[in-house]
Amino acid sequence: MVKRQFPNPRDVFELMQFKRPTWNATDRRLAQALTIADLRTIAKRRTPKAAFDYTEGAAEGELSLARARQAFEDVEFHPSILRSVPVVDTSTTVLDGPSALPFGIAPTGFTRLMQTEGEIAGAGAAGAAGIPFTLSTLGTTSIENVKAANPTGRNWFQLYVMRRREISYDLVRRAEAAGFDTIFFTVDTPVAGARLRDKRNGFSIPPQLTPATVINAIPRPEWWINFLTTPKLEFASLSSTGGTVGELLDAAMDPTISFDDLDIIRSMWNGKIVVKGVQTIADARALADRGVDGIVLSNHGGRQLDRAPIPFHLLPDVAREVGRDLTVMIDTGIMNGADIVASIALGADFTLIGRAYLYGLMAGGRRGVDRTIEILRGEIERTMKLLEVATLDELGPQHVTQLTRLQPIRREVADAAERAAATPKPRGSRAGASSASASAKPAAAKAVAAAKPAAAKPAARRATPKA
Ligand SMILES: Cc1cc2nc3c(=O)[nH]c(=O)nc-3n(C[C@H](O)[C@H](O)[C@H](O)COP(=O)(O)O)c2cc1C
Repeated sequence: MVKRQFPNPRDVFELMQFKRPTWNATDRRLAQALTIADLRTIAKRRTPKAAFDYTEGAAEGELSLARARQAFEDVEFHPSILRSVPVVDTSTTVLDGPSALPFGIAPTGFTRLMQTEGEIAGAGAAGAAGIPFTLSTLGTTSIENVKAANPTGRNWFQLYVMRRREISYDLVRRAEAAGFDTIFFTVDTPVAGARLRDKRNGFSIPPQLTPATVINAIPRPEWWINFLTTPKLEFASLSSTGGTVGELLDAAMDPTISFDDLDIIRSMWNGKIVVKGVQTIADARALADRGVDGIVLSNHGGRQLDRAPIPFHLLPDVAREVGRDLTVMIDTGIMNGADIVASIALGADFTLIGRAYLYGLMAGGRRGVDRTIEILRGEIERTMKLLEVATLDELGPQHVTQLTRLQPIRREVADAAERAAATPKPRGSRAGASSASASAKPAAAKAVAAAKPAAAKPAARRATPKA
């Protein structure tokens, strides 16, 4: 029998500690977002479909992006215990400059489409948080205005080398004059990927009003008011004459760009140069041998070649191969601070966020980007504390296993090849081979060939310890 009593008014009063209400609707919305996925939900509600899909979408079947995210989800962490870690230090040095966190904002084109504050919000938030901001060649804010929005922080410039080379060279000169310290030379865009969502939505630049867009606009008045009452939405460095971003890219990009173009840009630029969009170990090696300062393992957020290599899977091998020679960065699929911690543990020096930043921007402009950074910072700090590491340098491959759901199936093939090799061949098989065993031979040979890189894998998981 439970003993009951009259409620004590003082106890009841103590329970009624209501929080002071947040009157600003944007702040209230953002405070409720606990993850980047929550910011995405808000962003989707507030942004017209064509703009949201342009941001969120990837190429073709969007497999590259889905796989990249899956690879981050397939991380198993191995925490240490009893290490006494009351505080963690998330700061790092990247390309000879400071960053308060191990990530920066990736270059994104047409950013004011997502929310009218665009790059000004991104650069301002990055500056306030002490992390670098990267402006795209296809940005909607000029190099000089980004500098004004982030006057004391680090600004990086992403370069597309276009058919009309002089346009690109002029941008390099302006970035240098404005004090940007690094150029990101993007190399995964010889032509545009097939962004099918844009085609299906009839999305064009500048955006056109159709009956469907008008209907879609009704529940999203703020976006439209912003769009119609702020300076015209256009590329800051390029002129466009209608069509999708893909069509514009195809018109502007030059599929014949080569290592020679890289050398020309290097000869014009006194700052650091990073090649963005590296997707093989061989290319990483070639770039290290050429003396570039850094690379970004990236498949452009899945927006170019679909079924491209998963950057997070490439990371340990690339870090081992070139980690001592240049700065290794990674992007594509980062949605959580734990993804960033795992990347650093497996040998990345730095990471970039694309959509995570844009979801924040769409959810609440500048304050939304601040919230993105705050969420990721909290996740990084918490993950480090739970792993019991006090600094990023202490993170290492011992903290992470990449689970194998999305690994190449090479290992099984290799096992089959080893078994086949271990089985004694029947006497006289060469002369009297049946058609079945004859056809098995090339298969076994292929399997052995495939087994070679796989055999190096376990060692490859151990990323290069940073000097
Ligand atoms: C809307 C959008 C526009 C982008 N525009 C560019 C660009 O102009 N230049 C570039 O090098 N990368 C561009 N990217 C790729 C990003 O720099 C980055 O590689 C990618 O977003 C990382 O993947 P994540 O979005 O999953 O973080 C763009 C990405 C998005 C989502």
